[in-house]
Amino acid sequence: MHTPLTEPPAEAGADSLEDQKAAITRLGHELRTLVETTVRTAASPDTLHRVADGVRQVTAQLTGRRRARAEIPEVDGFPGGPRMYSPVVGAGSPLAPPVSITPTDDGLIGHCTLGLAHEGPPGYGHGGMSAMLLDELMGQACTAAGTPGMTVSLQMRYHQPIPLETPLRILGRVTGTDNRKVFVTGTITTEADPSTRLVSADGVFIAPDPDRARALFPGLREEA
Ligand SMILES: CCCCCCCC/C=C\CCCCCCCC(=O)SCCNC(=O)CCNC(=O)[C@H](O)C(C)(C)COP(=O)(O)OP(=O)(O)OC[C@H]1O[C@@H](n2cnc3c(N)ncnc32)[C@H](O)[C@@H]1OP(=O)(O)O
Repeated sequence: MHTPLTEPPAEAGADSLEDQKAAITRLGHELRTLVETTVRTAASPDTLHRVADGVRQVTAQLTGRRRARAEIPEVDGFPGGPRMYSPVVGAGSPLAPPVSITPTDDGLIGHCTLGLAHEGPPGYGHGGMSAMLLDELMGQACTAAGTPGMTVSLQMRYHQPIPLETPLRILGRVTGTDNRKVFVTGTITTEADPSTRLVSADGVFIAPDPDRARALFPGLREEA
């Protein structure tokens, strides 16, 4: 896009932030394809060694400044917005399915499909992945309800295994609050059969008090 020289810097910044997010998303997609292909391939040791050399060369191209541990990158919407590098929803994360989330009448709904990279028992999702999916949806449901909090308890119930390569639906809903405590439930079903719970969870989330939040997240922007 052609940007006139007279355009205010803030808008130019917004443009480049969108460019940055688009590039991060594209690389994330390619990396997820690499990860899934890697865990499925039956390639020979020679091929695997050659690919490992190639990946090492690719990694070496990601030079420049590295972010510090607690730094919140400009592309990151923490605490209320999209998290580019979240291992659950991050479009830029090679670890994320990634889950796409939209609001419902009384909570949030997430959609994703797990691949062989997320396998626990052969053909089914890892139980820790289910916990991760629910923790995220339930945590984001707290934020969406206006009471952002951190998980202090997550009670998981595994009713049936989660099939891989099958569109899934994840629900998160706040059921009550008590001072800084937020009570939340969540379920995972398939898209095809949303009335059969495969996994369900009850959680307690706690909003850290403001001093604690500043100490935990020193990179938190003033307006958050
Ligand atoms: C303005 C910015 C705010 C930002 C905060 C929002 C962050 C949202 C993040 C991201 C977006 C959403 C996406 C993320 C989704 C994934 C969420 C995660 O994975 S979070 C990582 C895993 N969780 C931890 O690492 C927590 C570790 N725990 C702690 O750091 C502390 O426990 C903390 C700060 C959460 C609370 O500490 P205290 O000292 O403020 O709270 P005390 O005083 O101990 O407890 C308050 C009340 O809660 C009860 N409580 C404590 N633990 C409980 C438990 N396990 N079950 C039930 N109640 C419990 C206590 O009995 C107390 O109750 P009584 O007020 O006395 O009635």
